[in-house]
Amino acid sequence: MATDDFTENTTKLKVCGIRSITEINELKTLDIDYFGCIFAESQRQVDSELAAKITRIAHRHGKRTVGVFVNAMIENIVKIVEETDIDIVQLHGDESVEYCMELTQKLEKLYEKNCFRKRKNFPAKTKLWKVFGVTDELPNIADYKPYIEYPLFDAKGENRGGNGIVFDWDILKKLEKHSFVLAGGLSIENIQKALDYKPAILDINSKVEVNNRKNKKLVENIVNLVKKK
Ligand SMILES: O=C(O)c1ccccc1NCC(=O)[C@H](O)[C@H](O)COP(=O)(O)O
Repeated sequence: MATDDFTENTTKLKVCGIRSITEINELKTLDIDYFGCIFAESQRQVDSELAAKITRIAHRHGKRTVGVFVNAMIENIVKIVEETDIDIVQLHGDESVEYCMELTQKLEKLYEKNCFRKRKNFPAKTKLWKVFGVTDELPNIADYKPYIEYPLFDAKGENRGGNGIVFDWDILKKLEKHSFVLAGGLSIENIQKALDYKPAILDINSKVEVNNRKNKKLVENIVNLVKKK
């Protein structure tokens, strides 16, 4: 799956784990490119009804949404994509290459069925991001490449995601510029350094929360650094 025309030679920003209409309404006008909705088991989990509402608001403001899944049944993912209109499926579990191939085929069929519902300004095809939990070594991702838009490197921790910890970013030096998503413990303290590794997208989450909700000021500080405002 090729990277689409939305991708430029700059780093974009994703805010993951949006779990309320209040949060999306607070953040929708900031220069954020992607909002993540977590369907996997998590304190940030949302159902498809809420994710559909979040996605409608995000789309109205020219942003995309990313659905986060962990080892979900392929049929469930396809159903949720159809119900919510999310733009990207983030696979945050142990999904195999064969799983990604099957999911790609099923999403292609869904696209053929629904292609009349073109999203304004966005390519209608759903993309896949595959997450690799890492510490100090890059996995071999070659076989995944035909099926994914981006690999997402997140710090391996106690939980599947949202651990708030970083990995050894020097392993990213071997990668092509703007060819991956970087996640894991990103905060105002380390976001400038993260930018030096030239990720396509920086994915922020727990470090911009106060009382278990996204904090507009903390997010805005990061937006200003990433988008050089
Ligand atoms: O954040 C969660 O609660 C979560 C739970 C289960 C699977 C994935 C999850 N998060 C996915 C993300 O993309 C996070 O942004 C990523 O793990 C980084 O989180 P953090 O270390 O808190 O910045």
